[in-house]
This record gives sequence, structure tokens and C-alpha cells, in this order.
Amino acid sequence: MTAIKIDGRATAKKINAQSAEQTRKLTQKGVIPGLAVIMVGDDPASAIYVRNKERKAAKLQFNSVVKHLPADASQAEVIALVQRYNEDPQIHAILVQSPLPSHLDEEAVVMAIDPRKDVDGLHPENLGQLFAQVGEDFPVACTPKGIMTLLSQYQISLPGKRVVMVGRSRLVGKPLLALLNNANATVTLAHRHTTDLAELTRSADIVIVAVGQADLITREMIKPGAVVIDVGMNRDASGQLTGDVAKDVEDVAGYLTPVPGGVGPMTIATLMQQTIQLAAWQTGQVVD
Ligand SMILES: Nc1nc(=O)c2c([nH]1)NC[C@@H]1CN(c3ccc(C(=O)N[C@@H](CCC(=O)O)C(=O)O)cc3)C=[N+]21
Repeated sequence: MTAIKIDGRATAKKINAQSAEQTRKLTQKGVIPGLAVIMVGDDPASAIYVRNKERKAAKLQFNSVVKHLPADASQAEVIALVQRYNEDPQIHAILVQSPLPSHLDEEAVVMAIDPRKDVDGLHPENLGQLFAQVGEDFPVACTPKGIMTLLSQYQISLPGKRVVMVGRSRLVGKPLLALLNNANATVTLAHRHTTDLAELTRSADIVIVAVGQADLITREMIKPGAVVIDVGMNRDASGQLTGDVAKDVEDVAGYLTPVPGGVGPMTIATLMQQTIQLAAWQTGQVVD
């Protein structure tokens, strides 16, 4: 058996077409979606993201700014920049690239973002609303939201399914735990202290992996026909982008997201979608 490839590029294209239409309508009403990205230092995964995001934001004619600070930027400098964008009415969405260099307090930086402009849904107020299932008018992390869109596009149903989420980051694992639970899946969150990961993943109908370790998930760890979602972004020895899932998993899985071309393009498309949504909320407009 060969897994059906979940085409993130094609799905992202559909969403981007909708986003272009919504941006056109908002711009006619005098609202240009504004996205500010703050990157400190030179994390390689962040560099890919910033480049692709810039390209897409320009294509959609957003008001897009990227501030690249040196790796030794101070905490006060980063927070001052966040506060400047909090107060700027032309900016509706603020994204601080993760990870920050280790001398910076990521928690304090996230807390400084106005929750209404927190396009990554990292602020505890937004993450808390997601867990509490209060309303739908708050931002949710773009990668998790993009994965939910992919599952829905491929009509992969969630109620009662056993999902194993490998990785518990604030950006991916934690929001997905809430989103999948809210969608009535039975979710197990696995991480570096999990014992016998293979036994756990073999019991899953859906395995999602966001760890950042090439070949972490191998074919013996997957139940035949299972859905495998690869969020990994690693570079191999020859500089090629690879995920966390080994190549031979495609021989047993029912569905598989490729890297590149799977989750990555969905993250970008969802970021654009959510920036538009935040712009509409902040200006009393409705997008449909
Ligand atoms: N606050 C924050 N939010 C993030 O969402 C975030 C972050 N920090 N830090 C870095 C990681 C990494 N990330 C990527 C998103 C898309 C691609 C992407 O576009 N990938 C494409 C293109 C690959 C290529 O151009 O070679 C693909 O997989 O097909 C890559 C990486 C978001 N991240």
C-alpha cells in the first residue's frame, strides 16, 4: 500500500484564493490587513517561514513589516517593539518568531502582545479560551489550525478517533490537544518522557508529530492505514528539508503529509487567513 499524499500546497492555494477575495473587499472599505513579524537571531526554520510569509503577504497586498533584530537584542528592545505594534492601528497581527535566543524571556514577550493582535494564539488568554471552548472570536495557532483544515478537506473524521500527538510545544502540541479534543477525538499527548512511544503510536488512527527530529517515526510505529501528519522541519546532510517521519512510513500509512508541501504551506495560508480575520474584528468589519 502507498499512502495518499495530503497535498498542503493545493489546499493552501484554495485558502489563499479566498484570502485574496476577502482582502480585496476589506481594502475597498479602507482596511488593509497589517501583519508585523519580529524575528530575533537566525533560527533556520524561522528564516524559511519569514521568507515564504513575506512573499505571500506581498502577493495579497497586505501591509507587511518584518523586523529582524540581532541575536543579542535585549529583552527591553524586543518588548518595546511589541508595544509599538500593539499601539499601531495599521497593524492587526503581531507574530514573534519562536524560538527566541535563550537569553530572552519568551514568556514575558508573549505576555506583552495585545491578545487581540496575537496571531499565533500564544497568549494565555487565547490559549485559555481555546481550552475552555469559549466562543470562536479569538486567534488560534496557525499550524494547528491549518492541520485541522487539512483533515477536514480530506474528510478525515475525528469523533471517537484515537489521536496520538507527539510533542507538547505551546505553538503546536498544546493547541492541537485542545482543537482535537474539541472535535471529539480521543487525544493522547506524548513527549520526551513518554515510555514505549512505538506501542502508543501503533494504537493510533491518527499520528501527528511535531518534535524536530528526523526519522523519529518509523514504519513499525504506524498502524496500517493510519493518518500521519508530519510537522517536522529539519535539514538533512545535503541541506534538503525533511520532516520527523521516515520515508518508509508511506508504505504503511493510509494518508501522509509530505515535507515540504504538507503542513508548511498551510501554516502560511492560515496566517494570512487569520490576519484578515483579526483586521476585520478590530475594525468592526465582517469577512465571509
Ligand atoms: N511564532 C512562530 N510561529 C510559527 O508558526 C513558526 C515560528 N514561530 N517559528 C518557526 C516555525 C517554522 N514555521 C514554518 C512555517 C512554514 C514553512 C514553509 O513554508 N514550508 C514550506 C516551504 C519549504 C521551503 O521553502 O523550502 C513547505 O513545507 O512546503 C516552514 C516553516 C513556522 N514556525
